[in-house]
Amino acid sequence: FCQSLLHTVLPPELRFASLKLFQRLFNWFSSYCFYEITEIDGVNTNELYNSAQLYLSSSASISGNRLSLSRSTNSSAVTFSLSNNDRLLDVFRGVSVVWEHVVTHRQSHTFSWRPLPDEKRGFTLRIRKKDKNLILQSYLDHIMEKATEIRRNNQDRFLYTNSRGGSIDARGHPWESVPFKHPSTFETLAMDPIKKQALMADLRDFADGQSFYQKTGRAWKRGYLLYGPPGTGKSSMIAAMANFLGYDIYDMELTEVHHNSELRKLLMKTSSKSIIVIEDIDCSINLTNRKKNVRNQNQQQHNNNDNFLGPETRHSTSDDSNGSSITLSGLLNFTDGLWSCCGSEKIFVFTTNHIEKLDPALLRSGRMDMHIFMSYCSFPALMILLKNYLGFEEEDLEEIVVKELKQVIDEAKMTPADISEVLIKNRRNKEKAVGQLVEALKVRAESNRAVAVKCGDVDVDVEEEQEKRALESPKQLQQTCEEDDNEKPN
Ligand SMILES: Nc1ncnc2c1ncn2[C@@H]1O[C@H](COP(=O)(O)OP(=O)(O)OP(=O)(O)O)[C@@H](O)[C@H]1O
Ligand SMILES: [Mg+2]
Repeated sequence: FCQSLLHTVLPPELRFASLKLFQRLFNWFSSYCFYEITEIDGVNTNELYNSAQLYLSSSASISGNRLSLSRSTNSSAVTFSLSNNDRLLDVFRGVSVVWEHVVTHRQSHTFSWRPLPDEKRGFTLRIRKKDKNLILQSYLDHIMEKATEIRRNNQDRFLYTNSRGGSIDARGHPWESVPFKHPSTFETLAMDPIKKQALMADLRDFADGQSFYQKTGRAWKRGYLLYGPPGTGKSSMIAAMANFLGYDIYDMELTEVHHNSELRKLLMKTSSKSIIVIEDIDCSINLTNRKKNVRNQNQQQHNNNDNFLGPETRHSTSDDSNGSSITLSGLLNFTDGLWSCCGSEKIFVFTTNHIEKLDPALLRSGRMDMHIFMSYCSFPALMILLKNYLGFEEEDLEEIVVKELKQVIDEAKMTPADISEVLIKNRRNKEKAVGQLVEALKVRAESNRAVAVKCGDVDVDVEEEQEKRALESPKQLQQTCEEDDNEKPN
């Protein structure tokens, strides 16, 4: 009403000044304070907006009459939120406050260096002036705390991918996400129980290690390299890690990233408590400048290897220095440079089928904290699979069967994926499943023996390399654990 009155009575020059004056007078006499919490604060997303939204959507604090309900594709939970331009009342320490969700259309001629959403969203928090000093700070702290708690309790974690390359969406996110629902856990993961326990302890120490990392001046992050033949459970292990720690997963597709700067941007937009994964690291980047360097300086050592990541690429090349392509140095900066610690509590996981193809720079100690060899199925791992798929413990099997399994399992070199296949196929008849498995293992062992005899040592090179590392691996695991034990505060 005042606005239209001013419009008719005053000339345009005076209108703006009068409106401002009127607002000041209104604020002066009003007994309320108003706080605007906008969704986007300058160029960054406003963490307080997200937390307020989460807080207001928790069913405990819901008391409004009009709420919007949503359930995103694949999600198991219904989310409540305040409808646009609607209000709700909240009470904190006996003080009433009012929240309003304000949504306005952005004017199209607003200048911005990046695309902005069509709508401008924000919350307005109204508190009585007399209550302001009493609760404002503690109320905001309470909201942030509650939001963190809701996030932690919420079992819906996310799997992020950078399939859009380096481009960002209207809200400034370069990652696309889907709810993460992989059922793999450490219980279902078939691997050597000692290695498994060591890894779980390592993860637990990491997650509880805030003060340790703070005290020692280290960035709160950890790197794992998983290697081994296809189907031995590398991806399943990443899922198990995420489920164990309750972290989100960022699955980094390196072929979609064209510049080192894009890599940095992606890292900047990952949240803490997350696992950043680069699968098949040996073949996910084609480094043209790398080849050149390898040829020039490292030919004798590593010829015939197109995807080799040469150590000399750590030195800047012309491509590297202007950031026109992804380089090994970019990747290493990404994992352990200054940028790797933006946010905290991050785990980096690289996987590969061919560890021998990786650059020594990537394998050097301190870069990837733990190297984990995922091997062909061993007897203890087989027992886990039999328990998962058929519900059988070792004592449920006949003695002769156990003996046969023990005899052939190592020689058969079957992956957990192959064995799962046999068990799934016959899972309706458990005895038959075990019988078929023994048969399959025997056949595979036999054919392996025949191939070894026929080819001599020719095609065992790769396996020899893997086995050599398999022997080294437990040692590495143990070493890392011992180091950690030494480092750990009492
Ligand atoms: N160690 C394991 N424990 C339980 N299941 C396994 C294990 N390894 C493989 N599997 C089964 O085999 C399937 C394939 O395994 P997974 O994708 O984890 O292998 P991978 O090592 O990542 O293979 P690749 O190198 O081809 O990516 C999984 O769906 C899982 O069911
Ligand atoms: Mg995999």
